[in-house]
Amino acid sequence: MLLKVEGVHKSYRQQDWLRKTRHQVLHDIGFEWRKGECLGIIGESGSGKSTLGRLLLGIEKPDSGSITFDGKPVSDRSVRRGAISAVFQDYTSSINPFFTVRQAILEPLRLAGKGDGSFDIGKLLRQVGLNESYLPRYPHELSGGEAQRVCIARAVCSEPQCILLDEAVSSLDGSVQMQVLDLLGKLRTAYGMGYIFITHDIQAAAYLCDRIMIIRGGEIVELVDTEELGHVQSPYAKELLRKVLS
Ligand SMILES: Nc1ncnc2c1ncn2[C@@H]1O[C@H](COP(=O)(O)OP(=O)(O)OP(=O)(O)O)[C@@H](O)[C@H]1O
Repeated sequence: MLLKVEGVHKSYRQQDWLRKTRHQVLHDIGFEWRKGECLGIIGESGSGKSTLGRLLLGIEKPDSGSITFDGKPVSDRSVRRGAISAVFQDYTSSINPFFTVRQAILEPLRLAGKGDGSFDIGKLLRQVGLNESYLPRYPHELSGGEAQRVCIARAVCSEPQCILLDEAVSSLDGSVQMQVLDLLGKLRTAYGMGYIFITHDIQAAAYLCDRIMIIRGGEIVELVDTEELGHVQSPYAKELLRKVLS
């Protein structure tokens, strides 16, 4: 499977004193995500990472350009179903507060046509470092790290080809962040899926990803294999790395 992004532009309307103008957020974005790979998308706050994520998920449409899975547009819900799922930073609002962990996981399973009870939810919970005792709990009875693991379990259970993680580990504290990164690495091996890992944290991206894309002001400034990160060409990417490594 291939996710292909070609010539994507995205702008939003903005009210500027008396005039209505458009704020160009993404400019001529083009890249490919290959089946099974983990692609990191990094950039500073406001660079357009989450906007790109929403376009990849088909939640929003580009002004121009195309985003396709195996040649079919992601804006078509049936193309996305079972192919791509997402985990966001704000895990507290990602889970319905009135749903137990069991209900939260059953919901995407039903949508994927696997809600007949044959799916082993206990095994999935153990794979994300939880266990059956969490099934009757509500979100407010979970720590941040536990809630994010439930979100990851929800994303994994429909066995998508690709999981898009938008700042999914950023708000977790240091050691929990590492545990979740390790967990994502293990799940990738267990389920053979790939990730698109959106973050401002270049170290977390380098830890998990095969390739790294750096975006700035809505433009791709680098797209390199992680091993090549030390040899980036653009002055901006060099400066970004210098700041992180110093
Ligand atoms: N729905 C929207 N309407 C208007 N402007 C928007 C909208 N969504 C995003 N923007 C603008 O687009 C730009 C990029 O935002 P985006 O959230 O994609 O950046 P980001 O790189 O994900 O930043 P952060 O790391 O802070 O989340 C910002 O200037 C933002 O204000």
